[in-house]
Amino acid sequence: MTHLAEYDALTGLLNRRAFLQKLDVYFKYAKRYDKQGTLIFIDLNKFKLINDAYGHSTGDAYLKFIAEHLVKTLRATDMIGRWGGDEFIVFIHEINAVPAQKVATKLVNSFCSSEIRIQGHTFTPSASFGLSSIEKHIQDVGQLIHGADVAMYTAKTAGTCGWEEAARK
Ligand SMILES: Nc1nc2c(ncn2[C@@H]2O[C@H](COP(=O)(O)OP(=O)(O)OP(=O)(O)O)[C@@H](O)[C@H]2O)c(=O)[nH]1
Repeated sequence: MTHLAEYDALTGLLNRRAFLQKLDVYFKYAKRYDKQGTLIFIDLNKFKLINDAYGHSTGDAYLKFIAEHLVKTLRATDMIGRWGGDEFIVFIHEINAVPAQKVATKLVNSFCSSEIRIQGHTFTPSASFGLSSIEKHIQDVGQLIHGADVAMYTAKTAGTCGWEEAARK
């Protein structure tokens, strides 16, 4: 029962609700004990075209592949969730904005340079990444998520597979 309540049925990642609960606990801990952490918001680029061209089952398989890729590429200590639809969310403990950029670059490189085959079709995955780190001026989880979301949209307007980070103070 707990498993079903916490995990996304398609990808096996944490669902949005469970991710938010865990993030909220860690955020409070980080604020109290002056710890670091970075949130990464990920939105696939032009995913709708995959569904439209190859069908929902290929779209589902693609989403599963992305989830597995995130799990393989990141560390077991990182928190990975499906935000909904073609959006994913990652939280990395104990890093600030500068090393987080390296993680984002690693994700971008591993996503965008590979050709994958799903159900007989070849794809080059593409996604937009938005980063937001716990800093003094970030007072709650909502602000952290908002920063990552805005940064992700900035990345998306570039129209390529890439990352942007929230404004730092
Ligand atoms: N196969 C499948 N498709 C889904 C699922 N959840 C959402 N979608 C589809 O994901 C698509 C998301 O479309 P958009 O939000 O326009 O995203 P996009 O095509 O990546 O567009 P950009 O983000 O602007 O590049 C929609 O067609 C949804 O129907 C799912 O669980 N499985």
